[in-house]
Amino acid sequence: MLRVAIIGASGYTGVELARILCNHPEFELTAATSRQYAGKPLSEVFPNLLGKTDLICENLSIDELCSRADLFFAAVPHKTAMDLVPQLLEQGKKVVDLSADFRLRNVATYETWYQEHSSPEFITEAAYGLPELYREQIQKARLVANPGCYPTSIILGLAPLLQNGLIDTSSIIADSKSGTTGAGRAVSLGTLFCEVHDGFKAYKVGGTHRHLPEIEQELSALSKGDITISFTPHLLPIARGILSTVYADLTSDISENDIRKLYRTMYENEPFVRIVPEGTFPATQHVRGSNFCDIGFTIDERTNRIIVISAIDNIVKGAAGQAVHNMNLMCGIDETTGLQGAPFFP
Ligand SMILES: NC(=O)C1=CN([C@@H]2O[C@H](COP(=O)(O)OP(=O)(O)OC[C@H]3O[C@@H](n4cnc5c(N)ncnc54)[C@H](OP(=O)(O)O)[C@@H]3O)[C@@H](O)[C@H]2O)C=CC1
Ligand SMILES: CC(=O)N[C@@H](CCC(=O)OP(=O)(O)O)C(=O)O
Repeated sequence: MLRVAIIGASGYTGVELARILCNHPEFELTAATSRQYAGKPLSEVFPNLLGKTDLICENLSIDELCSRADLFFAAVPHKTAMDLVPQLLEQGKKVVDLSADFRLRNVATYETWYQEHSSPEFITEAAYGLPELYREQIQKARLVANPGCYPTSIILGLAPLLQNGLIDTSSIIADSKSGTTGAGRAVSLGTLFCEVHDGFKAYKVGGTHRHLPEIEQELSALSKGDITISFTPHLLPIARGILSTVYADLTSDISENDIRKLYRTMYENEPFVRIVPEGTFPATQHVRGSNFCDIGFTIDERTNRIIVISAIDNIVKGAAGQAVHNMNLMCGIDETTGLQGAPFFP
């Protein structure tokens, strides 16, 4: 059994990692850290785990933890992970970092959008953890930078169009909506029930969201040219789920059927991408609790624009599920292990 630890187990991605790992036949969860709940059973912090784990939350002590785990999930906020991850790598451990700290290949770009990087020397070796695009790099990596939730939904939705040069890359508009777990479990005014319930709002409007450079980095790599997009995130009064609606001008008169064939070809061997049937469109309630990214699209003949819709569960395919997928790949086991469950509906 491979021994794994979660750093930041008291957050939303941490508890989702614990839930998946409790049912994983190849990994044993041996440690879970939380400063605020140190000394408390994890199943007391999260009663959904009652009877599934005996682990007690503990304070973070890297040296001590390294004697009890071979692999680490860093599920802590960005700007925090960059100080922890190098210490784990230096002790010969493998790491999947769920934060944004090692996702941007250009250090200056990271420092523009986040802050000064304390361990930029590790950025170049990090594999971007989107298995559909970087499977081989992930298999060889000791550090995987797990993608952001919005980027996962947008990049997978656009990849076949960009790889085949079918859209005007200056025309992309991504309009995304996220459930509130996307903001994490720490108490904040903006995610209080009365601030979110029974309403719907945009935030970080006008090209100011920190996921923009990450999305543009990956879209540019796919199209082999610099891409700038418009991206507006919205906050939905639901717990889990992201729905992205992406618009782009078509540059050829290719038929919808032929585009569908390209999507099917690109994703036919991908266990976690589902192209929904013609005439139907993805919904957050159809991927909830699963590692699927559902994708649907249509051509708006009036404007010659393609409209792509993708849906994920932000804490599974957008975070913990994708992290376990990456860990499976890094460890050379069947990549779907522990992640085969169907979405829960309703
Ligand atoms: N929520 C989501 O949908 C997604 C989140 N992510 C990323 O995953 C990471 C975790 O997110 P999420 O679970 O939502 O965040 P939460 O705020 O819910 O949890 C953060 C966790 O980190 C711990 N933590 C915070 N600061 C420190 C610190 N200085 N040292 C050690 N532990 C610390 C907290 O525990 P305690 O305070 O008890 O120590 C808690 O367990 C973030 O980087 C986030 O950006 C990525 C994709 C999607
Ligand atoms: C609803 C909400 O607040 N979402 C978060 C994104 C969460 C996420 O995936 O981002 P990182 O992994 O890059 O932290 C936000 O807009 O900042």
